[in-house]
Amino acid sequence: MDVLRVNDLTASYRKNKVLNDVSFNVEPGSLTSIVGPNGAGKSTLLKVMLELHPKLSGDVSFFGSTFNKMKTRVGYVPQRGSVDWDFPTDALDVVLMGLYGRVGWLKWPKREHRDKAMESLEKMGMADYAHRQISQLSGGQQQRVFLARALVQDADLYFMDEPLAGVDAATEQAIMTILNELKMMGKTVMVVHHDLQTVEDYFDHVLLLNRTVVAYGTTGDVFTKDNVYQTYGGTLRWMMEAVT
Ligand SMILES: Nc1ncnc2c1ncn2[C@@H]1O[C@H](COP(=O)(O)OP(=O)(O)OP(=O)(O)O)[C@@H](O)[C@H]1O
Repeated sequence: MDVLRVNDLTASYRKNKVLNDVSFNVEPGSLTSIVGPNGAGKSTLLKVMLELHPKLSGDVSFFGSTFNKMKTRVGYVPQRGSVDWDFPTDALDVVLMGLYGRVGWLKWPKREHRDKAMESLEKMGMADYAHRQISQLSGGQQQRVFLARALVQDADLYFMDEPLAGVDAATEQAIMTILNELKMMGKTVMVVHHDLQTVEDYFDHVLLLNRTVVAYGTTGDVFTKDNVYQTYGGTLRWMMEAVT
């Protein structure tokens, strides 16, 4: 069963081509890290797949169909920095937003929805902060709330943009526990990730991206020194040689 198939995807910001003939076919039930240097197009790839930014050409199919038809089965955790945290709302409401696909936008959430949202906050160790304004949460706590929202959404395919960036070791472990639980439930998860040191420990698949796909496959097969050098170009080789 196809979960996500990307074919010759090309996208740009004005004349600046950012994604060039990107193709890959995600393994169902995999936990994939999307890895590449700053400006490689990782966030753009997520946005184009989710139709938040237009493509120039190519195809993306979700569960053998279009994004529009399958969007309730797709969850997205955006980059923390891209969100307006001053928006006056509390943690519980942010989690409830994850249910709107099911609840329907104009319907008031029912008790069972609130219970589900609370359960999810509890799982992320955030139940005590349910009624705290999101602007008054630390970065790591905001990230936990985002994960709680992804959990209630009960999607089959998740995209997460740097959920581990800038969080402490405890939050990192809490997030990895959830990602592994999602995987054990048979969900497919793709995570933009910057820490090359943890790729092998945390992820079973890796997509090496630098404007185009350098390699996609199991971490064991694909996360090789040569492929990583090729993805990061001379900079990484120079840095690694400088420190060793
Ligand atoms: N809204 C935008 N308008 C114009 N150019 C953009 C926009 N967003 C991104 N870009 C450019 O597109 C390229 C890819 O950016 P993108 O954010 O997708 O990279 P990334 O791999 O996620 O980078 P990072 O690791 O730094 O988050 C960069 O050169 C960036 O400057």
